[in-house]
Amino acid sequence: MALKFLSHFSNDIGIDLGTANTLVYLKDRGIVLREPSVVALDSTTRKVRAVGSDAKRMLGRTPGNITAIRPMKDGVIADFDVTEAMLRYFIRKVNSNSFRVSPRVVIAIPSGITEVEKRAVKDSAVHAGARDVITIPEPMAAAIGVGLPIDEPAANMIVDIGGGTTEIAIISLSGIVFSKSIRVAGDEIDAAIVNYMKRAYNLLIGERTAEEIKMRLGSAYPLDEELTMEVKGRDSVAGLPKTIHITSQEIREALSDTMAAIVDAVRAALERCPPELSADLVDRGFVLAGGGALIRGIDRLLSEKTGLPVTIAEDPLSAVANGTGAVLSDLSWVLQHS
Ligand SMILES: Nc1ncnc2c1ncn2[C@@H]1O[C@H](COP(=O)(O)OP(=O)(O)OP(=O)(O)O)[C@@H](O)[C@H]1O
Repeated sequence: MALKFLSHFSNDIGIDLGTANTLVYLKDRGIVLREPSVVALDSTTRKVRAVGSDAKRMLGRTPGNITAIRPMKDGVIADFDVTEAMLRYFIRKVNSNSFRVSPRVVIAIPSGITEVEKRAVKDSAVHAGARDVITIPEPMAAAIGVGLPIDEPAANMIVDIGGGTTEIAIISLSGIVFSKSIRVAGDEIDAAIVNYMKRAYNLLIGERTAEEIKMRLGSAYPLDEELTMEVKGRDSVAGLPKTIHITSQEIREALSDTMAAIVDAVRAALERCPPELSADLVDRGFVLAGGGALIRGIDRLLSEKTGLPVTIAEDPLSAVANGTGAVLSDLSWVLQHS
């Protein structure tokens, strides 16, 4: 009876602690929070001034007394204290009803992080009010979230192109057979756009503008109808505000090195795949998840370079969070791996 009572009021939480975005999944309700992993701090007192979207709006626009930072940049925890403050803020935001029991939390973390960092994430969640904390590698959560039959004795391959890292994993019988993580993903693409603008037009732009260009024009493969866009920034020579027009062709050219790095990593993973599983992939192909899967034509490029069928997840930005939600509902994956 007591157990039934507890499960009825269960407020278990799944968290995709991403370098670009944090998503929170509430058991029985689905994704209830989706915010950028950004924190604005008072530069002198280090007090948190804003978290999430409010803080992201401040990136590159802060006066001297405020710093907006991304505590998880590059797929590792660059700042433990700030990551903890951010996690606490998000957990409290979705778990505001103080009459509820402390939540059990499943957190998806980049597969490249160290044991020490993993411990730090767990501790942060406990400090933030969690009862039990279970961590799960991001690509495993993504594979579960997109509905791959990971428990079958067959190859399930996922390529998750996030903000800080691209994670590639081949999974069979609910275990990771091979995984590879490279620090080339959305942030590197944004940086390539910033560099291109400077080189080609002497135009200085911030990372938010670069991200907007990527979303509106970014492509990995020639488009049926090429696109154009107006971009504003500061002329690096004259020092004054300036407006230019750019095309999707030139942005594709600017992104070619980063795309090549992602293609190389996927090919390297395929070369390490055991032969029986390679044979499975010929028909099953692989699934793209993460925000980077939304770059136009990236599926076509990867399919052409690997000779395999490539599918884009239905909702690539939610794949990892949905995976944590599935783990919350069926803890058998955890039992097998704890
Ligand atoms: N429509 C789009 N086109 C291209 N890129 C996009 C689009 N939407 C989002 N992105 C990019 O996807 C990235 C964020 O993806 P996602 O939320 O999956 O990453 P994350 O999980 O936070 O990062 P990581 O997996 O490295 O921890 C950002 O770089 C963002 O700019």
